[in-house]
Amino acid sequence: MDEQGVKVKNPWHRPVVIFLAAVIIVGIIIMVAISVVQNKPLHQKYKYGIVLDAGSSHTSVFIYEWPAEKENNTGMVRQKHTCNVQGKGISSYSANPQGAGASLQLCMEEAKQKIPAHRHPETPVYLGATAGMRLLRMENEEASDKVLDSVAHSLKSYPFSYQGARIISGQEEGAFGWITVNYLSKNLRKPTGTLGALDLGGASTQITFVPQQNIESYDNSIDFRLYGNDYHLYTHSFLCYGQDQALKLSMGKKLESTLKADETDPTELRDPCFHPGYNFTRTVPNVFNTPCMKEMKLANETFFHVGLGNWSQCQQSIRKVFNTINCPYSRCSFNGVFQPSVYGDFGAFSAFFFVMDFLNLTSDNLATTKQKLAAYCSTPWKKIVENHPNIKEKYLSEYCFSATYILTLLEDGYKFTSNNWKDIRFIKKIGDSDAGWTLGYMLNLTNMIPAEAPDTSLMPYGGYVTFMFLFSLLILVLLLLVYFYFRRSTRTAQKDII
Ligand SMILES: Nc1ncnc2c1ncn2[C@@H]1O[C@H](COP(=O)(O)OP(=O)(O)O)[C@@H](O)[C@H]1O
Ligand SMILES: [Ca+2]
Repeated sequence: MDEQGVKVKNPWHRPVVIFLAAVIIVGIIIMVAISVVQNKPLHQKYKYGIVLDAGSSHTSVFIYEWPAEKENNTGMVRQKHTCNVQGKGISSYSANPQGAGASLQLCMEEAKQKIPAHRHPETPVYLGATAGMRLLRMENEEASDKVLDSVAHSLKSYPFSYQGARIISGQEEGAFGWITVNYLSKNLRKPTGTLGALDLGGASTQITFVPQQNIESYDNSIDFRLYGNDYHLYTHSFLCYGQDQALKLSMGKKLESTLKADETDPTELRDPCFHPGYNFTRTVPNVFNTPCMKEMKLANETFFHVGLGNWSQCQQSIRKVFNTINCPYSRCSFNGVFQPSVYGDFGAFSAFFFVMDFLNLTSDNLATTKQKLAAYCSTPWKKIVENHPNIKEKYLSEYCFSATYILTLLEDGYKFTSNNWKDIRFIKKIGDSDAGWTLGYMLNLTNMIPAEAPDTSLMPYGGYVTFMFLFSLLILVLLLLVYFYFRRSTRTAQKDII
């Protein structure tokens, strides 16, 4: 054989091999490019924010954290830690304002431990006071200013970035509660519906939702643009209609009517909202020490608060604190306040949750809820105490009243019915974070919810992983094909040589 006459075919010159090689190279370039875009922030660094919720009954400190590079992405902020300040709310320090600031010390020291020291100077700290301080400001503005000065002075002594201590308005409290629950439920960047917010405190209560009807009163309307979507919210805060103030309103009315019936000062207040066998000596000023009611002068300083345990009579007595006669609009909730029909699902948190959860009433229909509550209210006080030895007696004695108040507020006040009762979800947390106004307040003040939608990752994480896996598989298959093709070509060539 003439060796020179044999030509060994170079497999690299075949068009199919050139094509395969090109596909592999392009594939590798695409994979590298996607990895770079997807994993831009390789090291997760966290930032922190602190909000103090100075409520009428107590103060809580919330610490939030979020990945530094993703602060404008919805759902990235989570609650890292909470601390309950010992003692009562800051409005109870009106006679001793210094005590208000001092009461925050333990929780603020805890915040120093929980947040890495190098982040302290850039960590914002905000204090928002709610209805307890609104009432104190109505009663005695100088005292409320002193209490705020005292907490401000205390907060400035920590290494964080102090951003202010103020009384927030009822509209802010409602709107920020709505932002919190919708941020945590990840409703804000989707076209799906939003969740209404129901917050029950000790001194005020808020209702906030996106209505279907026109909002007839300017005071009840709030507009937001979040992540490129416009929201038109209805909100109202009822001062004096938190559960503690509502109890005072209701007892005040009962004292008044007993006085009218007897014409002598009542020595006994027979109360259907408390358990049979409950008997507690109370002072008259303790009922009327609130700007929510006109003071009633009684000669007797004390009276016996005696329980009857009758749910339907209790509801009758509670209805008297809602004025449903005058309504200057097409429709009202109560006290002449405009309210469109409730619409959509609602998250009911704070005392709505504490009370309904304690009584196991969070998942029944309205009729069953009423039956169960009637049975609970008629249970003798002695038995209630025996069954719950570890619950604070003040809370325990008031659950019958509070739950009856909640049902009356929701049904007679806000006009929920047995049909849409199931749309109310009694919630404490969503994920790791408490439902309440504090998270929404911080998101707003740190500009963490932009009006327009921010840039997103190229694709969601799940999609990214699947894409990378399938692409790698494809490249592997191509490589194998090339390999076998090579082997065959080389063998054929060798055979040709032989
Ligand atoms: N475990 C509990 N059981 C019942 N009620 C509770 C519990 N924990 C807190 N509360 C009540 O929740 C309410 C919280 O209100 P708060 O935020 O202090 O007032 P406001 O929001 O009106 O300023 C208070 O009435 C408090 O007594
Ligand atoms: Ca509150």
